[in-house]
Amino acid sequence: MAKKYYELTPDERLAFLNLSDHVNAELQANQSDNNAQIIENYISDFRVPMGLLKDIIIDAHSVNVPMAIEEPSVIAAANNGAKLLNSGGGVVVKMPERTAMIGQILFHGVNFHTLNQFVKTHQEEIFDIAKRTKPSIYKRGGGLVAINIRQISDDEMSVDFKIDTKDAMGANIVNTILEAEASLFSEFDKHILGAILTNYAMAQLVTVIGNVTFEAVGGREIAEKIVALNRFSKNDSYRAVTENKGLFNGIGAVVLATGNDWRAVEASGHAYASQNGHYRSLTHWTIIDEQLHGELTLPISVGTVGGVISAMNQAKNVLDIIHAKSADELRGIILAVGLAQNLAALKAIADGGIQRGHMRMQYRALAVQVGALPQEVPMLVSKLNTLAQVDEARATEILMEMRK
Ligand SMILES: CC(C)(COP(=O)([O-])OP(=O)([O-])OC[C@H]1O[C@@H](n2cnc3c(N)ncnc32)[C@H](O)[C@@H]1OP(=O)([O-])[O-])[C@@H](O)C(=O)NCCC(=O)NCCSC(=O)C[C@@](C)(O)CC(=O)[O-]
Ligand SMILES: NC(=O)C1=CN([C@@H]2O[C@H](COP(=O)(O)OP(=O)(O)OC[C@H]3O[C@@H](n4cnc5c(N)ncnc54)[C@H](O)[C@@H]3O)[C@@H](O)[C@H]2O)C=CC1
Repeated sequence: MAKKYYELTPDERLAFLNLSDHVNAELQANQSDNNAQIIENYISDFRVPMGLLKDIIIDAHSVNVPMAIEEPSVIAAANNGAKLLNSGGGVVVKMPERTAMIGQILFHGVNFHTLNQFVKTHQEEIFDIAKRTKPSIYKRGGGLVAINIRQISDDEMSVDFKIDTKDAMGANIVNTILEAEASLFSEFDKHILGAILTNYAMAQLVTVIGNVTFEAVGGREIAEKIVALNRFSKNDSYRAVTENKGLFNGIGAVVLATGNDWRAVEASGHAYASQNGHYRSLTHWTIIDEQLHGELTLPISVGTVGGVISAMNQAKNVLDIIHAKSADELRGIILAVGLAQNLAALKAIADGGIQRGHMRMQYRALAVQVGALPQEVPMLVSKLNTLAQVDEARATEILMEMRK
């Protein structure tokens, strides 16, 4: 019997696609035996460039942070923002004493008081089941911390389990515990819709704070414009989405480089941005004591172990560079990069426009796109920098002139 597609080797899967020899060879050159084990129907690795945010001061320590991202100018901007924040003493991190993931057992067609009573009278069993299901997390000082019932509508309830997953992101840990807990609620069987973690990481709300002198951003006028731009994003969702996209340029790049689940981080962040029923920017910039003062609070669940982190050397190498000793430390670092990223973008917009800095960096990618060889890129970029209008056709034209 013919093998199913997922039973084939990566090379056999590629053969199905009838690719040109050149494309086939490139995909094969980017294969990794390790990564072939991690996802399904694996054909090749998709490489994303990784660069470094060199030195951001976080809680009085200088940290180097690798960032994996395809977009030019993001890493330059992160370095720029970090330099500005460092000039004010760096970023300070604040977080709850004990961070935790939340898991839900979802009920419908049930009375709040009946369910509440059940949970109250079964506390001991509930904690016992968690302990028996995941002893490894208890060994590390984690485990079930609290249970809470939320009434969602007249007949919809969520029993929320707050679980400390220590240095793991914890999705699997939480789901395993929840599914075991669900069996205790067997008398409500026909009312249970499912048992699953929530990615809304409200028990992992982390805040970062930084101050920047007026001088560092180019004067009081620019600082005031940064504050006004940020206030605009509190009132206008169109602008808020763009500002948050810029924030996630930094956050997403570190989350990806550390092998963490960026969909979880983004979903949680965007939900928090609309917690008052109106989507707004996540950072908050004000002027305090004659300085620009920035704050960012975000519910963020990431890990330094577990998931695929421990199975992917790329991620382990990045965590080695960052030197994060715990998932909590990593949370602070990721948010600090976000704050720096946001500051650089707002400063660029307030001070002459985003295109000046962004396009200078984008020209390198444009040069590659029009076929420039690595040794031709610097000259082509410097020629493009002198032009008022640049597009693909103009870049190609100049490259051809250079080659004459
Ligand atoms: C692009 C810059 C940094 C130029 O910045 P600049 O001030 O024109 O140039 P500079 O040469 O004076 O550089 C200032 C600092 O930037 C860093 N820097 C400068 N060049 C490099 C480089 N090659 N590699 C690494 N780091 C670099 C570096 O820290 C440097 O300090 P130095 O070390 O020289 O003392 C600035 O204009 C900037 O920060 N722009 C923001 C760019 C940005 O946010 N890009 C993301 C794409 S746009 C977007 O997606 C989101 C957005 C913007 O729409 C969000 C929003 O609307 O809020
Ligand atoms: N909705 C979502 O976000 C979902 C995400 N996932 C995926 O789940 C994965 C993450 O699940 P996890 O439970 O984190 O991974 P996991 O299943 O690998 O669990 C973590 C493991 O690490 C061990 N460990 C070693 N040292 C530890 C320490 N210091 N602290 C804590 N644990 C330690 C634990 O005992 C545990 O066995 C990610 O790949 C994520 O993408 C899975 C389901 C749903």
